[in-house]
Amino acid sequence: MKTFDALFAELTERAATRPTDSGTVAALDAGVHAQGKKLLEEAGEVWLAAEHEDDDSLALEISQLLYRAQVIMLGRGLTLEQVYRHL
Ligand SMILES: N=c1c2ncn([C@@H]3O[C@H](COP(=O)(O)OP(=O)(O)OP(=O)(O)O)[C@@H](O)[C@H]3O)c2ncn1[C@@H]1O[C@H](COP(=O)(O)O)[C@@H](O)[C@H]1O
Repeated sequence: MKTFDALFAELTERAATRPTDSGTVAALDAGVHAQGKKLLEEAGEVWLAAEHEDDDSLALEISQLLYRAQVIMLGRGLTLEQVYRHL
């Protein structure tokens, strides 16, 4: 099962090697404004799923929110350690 750290390593590799079929590369190239809109969209979907949907649907939306947060981190060049030290 993929963890938050493993996904971050995978996305870091995508950003470095820039495969043409990578949605992450496209999201990074789209810039912080587009990345932020996606993050907010996913946050809203998490809220709605928490109110109205089943556990698996909620888990899916949360996974997408975590992915979008990682895209923002990568776009800014943040490391996991910079975030984790605030936990
Ligand atoms: N975990 C994710 C992930 N979560 C969400 N998403 C993206 O977010 C989309 C879902 O968001 P929405 O609900 O907004 O759906 P949508 O509006 O139809 O999507 P888009 O039009 O924005 O593509 C998915 O279609 C993906 O594009 C993700 N894209 C990639 N990953 C993982 O990231 C890794 C690298 O992916 P690539 O960069 O694409 O190779 C792989 O392991 C993937 O599993």
